[in-house]
Amino acid sequence: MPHEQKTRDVLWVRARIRELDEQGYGRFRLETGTPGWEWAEGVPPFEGPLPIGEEFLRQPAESVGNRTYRGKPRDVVVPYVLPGEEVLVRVDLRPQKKGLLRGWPETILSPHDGRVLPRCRHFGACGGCALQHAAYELQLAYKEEKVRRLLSAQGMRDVSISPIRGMAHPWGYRNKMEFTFRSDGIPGLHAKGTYREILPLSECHIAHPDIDRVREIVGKWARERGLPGYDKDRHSGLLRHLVVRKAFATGELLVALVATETPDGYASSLAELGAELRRTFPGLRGLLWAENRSLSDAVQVERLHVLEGRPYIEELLGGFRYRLELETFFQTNPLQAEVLVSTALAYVREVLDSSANALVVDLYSGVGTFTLPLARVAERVVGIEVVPASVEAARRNAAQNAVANVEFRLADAGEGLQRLLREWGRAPSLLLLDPPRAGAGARTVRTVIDAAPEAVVYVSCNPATFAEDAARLMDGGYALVSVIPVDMFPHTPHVELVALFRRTRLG
Ligand SMILES: C[S@@+](CC[C@H](N)C(=O)[O-])C[C@H]1O[C@@H](n2cnc3c(N)ncnc32)[C@H](O)[C@@H]1O
Repeated sequence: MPHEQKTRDVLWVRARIRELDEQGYGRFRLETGTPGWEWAEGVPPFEGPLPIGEEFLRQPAESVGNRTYRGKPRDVVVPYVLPGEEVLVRVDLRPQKKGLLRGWPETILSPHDGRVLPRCRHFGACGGCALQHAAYELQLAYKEEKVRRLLSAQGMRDVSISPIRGMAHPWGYRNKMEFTFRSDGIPGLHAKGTYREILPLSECHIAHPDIDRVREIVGKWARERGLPGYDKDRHSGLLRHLVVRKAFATGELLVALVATETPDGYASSLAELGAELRRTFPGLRGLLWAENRSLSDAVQVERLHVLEGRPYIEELLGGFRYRLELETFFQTNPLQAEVLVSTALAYVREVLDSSANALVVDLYSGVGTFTLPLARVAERVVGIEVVPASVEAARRNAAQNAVANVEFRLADAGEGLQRLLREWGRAPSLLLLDPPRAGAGARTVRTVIDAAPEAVVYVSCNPATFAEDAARLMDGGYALVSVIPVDMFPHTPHVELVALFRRTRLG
């Protein structure tokens, strides 16, 4: 957003926030004829780092000149506000996507009772959290309401939605972080709304404290030795990413530097880093160096060097042991992953208790987070997953945990399921699916309906696409019995859920 925004593009209005949308932004309707104010000159930058804390609550509005909004009625999207709050909003009158306007909260005139001071000093500037200004109970209520609203929008108004399962201590919950080095060697996170700017961090409260401490130690080490961070415009510099994984149950820690060269020229510096990390973290199991010369911004490994220890850590989840390498997918909030798995398993038990010889399918099985626990309650389980590395990890996890009655197939969910049904010649007793954010989609849901399992347990990380798939399942003869939202990502607008469907007729 340019600093020299024209005065006529900006209007200050008093607004009452109607609701929080799916991204956690406040919304209000700017009606034609709304009175407002404009700036005399020099409109300040539209989105700087947010002045947080009391300053944010009290900052006086310095505006002059009355002006009325003459445009057509539009929804204005405003970050860091809460429903019901009266807010002095600076509105950018240039329409954005979907005809929405963007607003910035200058002063909160009547704070919500649930407004709290954000814990993190980077809140507002960092792209990681969006809801730290709301008390945790309020965040949970918002997420529960979001699930209710999205289901209602698909015509499901009478669904039984249980209270959301939140965290007792909603901080330090992430077991993996990928920091990006700035060209001055400081590891940080992407600034809000941009992939170009990296915010130098001095704290992160959603990462496990050990991970945050590693960030500090590695940042200091890189700066003291003058090791340059990667500059993506020039495609020069050494250090690209710092990836840290922490196993909560075993305490093990894996640290990886992603860089543009081999580690050969940095042996003594790296030995010092290794020694310091070992001194600080008894759980350190591996220090890795990953070469990545590609132009892509993502963490990629062209060649992996194990500088110290081994290239993986082990974690326990649902009573099973998992091996996590640098790139292995794993649930990022391990405490709530336990809740997610046990919630799904409780549904599965409700259905399978009465059936002998249960055949179960786990669609989108990943590394087997649900497949292995399912094997405890079913005769036979087949996981279907499209990413080869995840299938490989899942097979190894099954072997390591001596789970013999599971099989993992590398296939697209819908195609793999069709093939399985042709082989089995009978309907599975139950099908569990945990698709990515895009949902399963019409074709795969049709295959699920044709497979005619007695029940479907749907684990979703996106209630909007879940609601669409749920409507399809209901059209196909399934009843949505109940939904349990689970908070996997406190302080963000994301919400997951587990739902149980039962077949009432053949679709
Ligand atoms: C939300 S994750 C579920 C992971 C799994 N439940 C676990 O915890 O390990 C979705 C998974 O679906 C996989 N996936 C994405 N598209 C797929 C497709 N078309 N067919 C099969 N698997 C797919 C992804 O690779 C990912 O592992």
